[in-house]
Amino acid sequence: MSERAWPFLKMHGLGNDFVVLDARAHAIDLTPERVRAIASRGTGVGCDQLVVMTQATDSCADAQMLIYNADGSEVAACGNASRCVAWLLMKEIAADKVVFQTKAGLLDAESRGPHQVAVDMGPARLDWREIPLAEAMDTLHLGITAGPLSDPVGVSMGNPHAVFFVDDAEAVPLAQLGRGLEHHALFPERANIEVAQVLSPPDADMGRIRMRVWERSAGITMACGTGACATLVAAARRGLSPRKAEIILDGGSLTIEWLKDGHVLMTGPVAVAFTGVLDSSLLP
Ligand SMILES: N[C@@H](CCC[C@H](N)C(=O)O)C(=O)O
Repeated sequence: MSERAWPFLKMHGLGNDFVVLDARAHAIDLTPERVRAIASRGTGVGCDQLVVMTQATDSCADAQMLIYNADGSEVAACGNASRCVAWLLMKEIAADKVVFQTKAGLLDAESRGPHQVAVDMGPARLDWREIPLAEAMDTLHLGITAGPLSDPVGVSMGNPHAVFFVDDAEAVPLAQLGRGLEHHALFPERANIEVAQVLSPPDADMGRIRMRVWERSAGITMACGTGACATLVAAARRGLSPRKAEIILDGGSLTIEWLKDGHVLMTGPVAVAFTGVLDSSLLP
């Protein structure tokens, strides 16, 4: 017997989709099994990540966002969900700026149009311990190879990323290579894997980069906001791109800028797909 009906919002950022639950007024009892059941595209609502809004524990924040991958694991950062939650909060308090709390830190966000949001995703972290890697290494050149992929750049955006530069992103068999790279022994917390093809000259005013992603615990998704941030940072570090670029994902484009203070600004769209109420078998 259900004790409480849980309304949800189905949202997405460039096709990277989320079930969003608001647990600010009532605590939610989530287990990895329940997350998996809700995220299941066969028997649940279906999503790449489950996002839960809770009361912030930091008085500077309007709310807190908890993020769970479809396999039930909790993660600290999600760029596309950050825009969605920021948009919800801005609408709710009729403001064009909000601050919200994540496990990766406090994030500032502001409206850039009716369904466009910019989020300061915080600093890109570049030390091997912060990715984290299993051993000391220059994060500009990780010594790993898989099929046609080699020599990625390691970046943490609050979650771990390995960015491989390639001549043709479409030609990479990401579905075959993604899982092995995600679980590579160099990544004790596993990693999100990006393949990136730089389309613009390095001296362009603004770069253009085609990027595909294999997300940790979710597989290939239509877009990954933190992956887009990591890709721009990796490309700029390698001298392949200016510090601002359009990152073209399967689901559309994000504008990413690596600011002089080390923070990464992500701007892109937000969409509400539908609303519903969780079946009591999914969240008893
Ligand atoms: N879709 C995300 C990232 C979600 C978390 C990621 N799969 C991880 O495990 O780190 C985004 O838009 O950033």
